[in-house]
Amino acid sequence: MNSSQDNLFAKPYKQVSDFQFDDKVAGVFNDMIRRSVPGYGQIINTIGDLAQQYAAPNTKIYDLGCSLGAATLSIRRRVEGRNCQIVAIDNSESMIERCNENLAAYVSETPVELVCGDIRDIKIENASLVVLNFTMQFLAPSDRENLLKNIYQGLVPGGLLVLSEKLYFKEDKIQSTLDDLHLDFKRANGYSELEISQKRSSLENVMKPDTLAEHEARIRAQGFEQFSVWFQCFNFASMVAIK
Ligand SMILES: Nc1ncnc2c1ncn2[C@@H]1O[C@H](C[S@+](CC[C@H]([NH3+])C(=O)[O-])CC(=O)[O-])[C@@H](O)[C@H]1O
Ligand SMILES: O=C(O)C(=O)Cc1ccccc1
Repeated sequence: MNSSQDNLFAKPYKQVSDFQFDDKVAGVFNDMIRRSVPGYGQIINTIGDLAQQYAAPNTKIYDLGCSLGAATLSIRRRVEGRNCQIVAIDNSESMIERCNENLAAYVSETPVELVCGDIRDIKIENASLVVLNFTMQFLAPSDRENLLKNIYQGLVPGGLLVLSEKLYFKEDKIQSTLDDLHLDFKRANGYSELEISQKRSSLENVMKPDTLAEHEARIRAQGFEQFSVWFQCFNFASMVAIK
């Protein structure tokens, strides 16, 4: 997978523009997400383990907001021989182009339908697994419930949703403590104070994290039978919900 070093926010900008998944970001994304999201590698591997457990024969698996295809690749290796189809969707053309190259680098009998489109517009059907790995946080808060409704109605009984998100905490000391731990994680991964603060401004209007309680309530309200956090490091978590 392409791995140029992320130095997009290294030089000072007079005005930092809103974060976009454009060609520049796509070109460094693998490095950016690994140095920015604690536990990302483990989450990707575990999505493969969950696919092995949940991918049912003759069903579809959706990777919504697939970026460079890391989750799709992890899933595809673990579901061979089940006549599953993976649908991987992203609305960034640059991501989709690179994702296509990444998928083509490995042989597989499991077809991947790669779609350049908006995850709010597609119909989910006959799904045994739906993955939203750090994607829902980029939707307008008002669009999140509809997306979950669409996912719930498209899952087969017993199907699994994996939802990974950056979290916000209502309790101010918890919020600042976990946020500080995340900043230390970024520093330890070589990001400067300038890179950290400029990226933060760039994300401010674009990424709106919910609290864990908001996620759980919204998921349960759709009818999901069971819900749990299976991973958390600082203010990043991954949840599972079973229909
Ligand atoms: N409405 C939308 N429709 C389609 N795609 C969208 C939309 N909004 C944002 N995206 C896409 O969602 C992805 C979010 S990154 C996912 C990482 C990946 N899941 C991974 O496991 O590596 C997470 C992050 O950058 O923190 C980007 O590629 C956007 O183009
Ligand atoms: O970098 C951050 O501060 C984040 O919150 C995570 C992230 C990772 C990659 C793209 C956008 C946000």
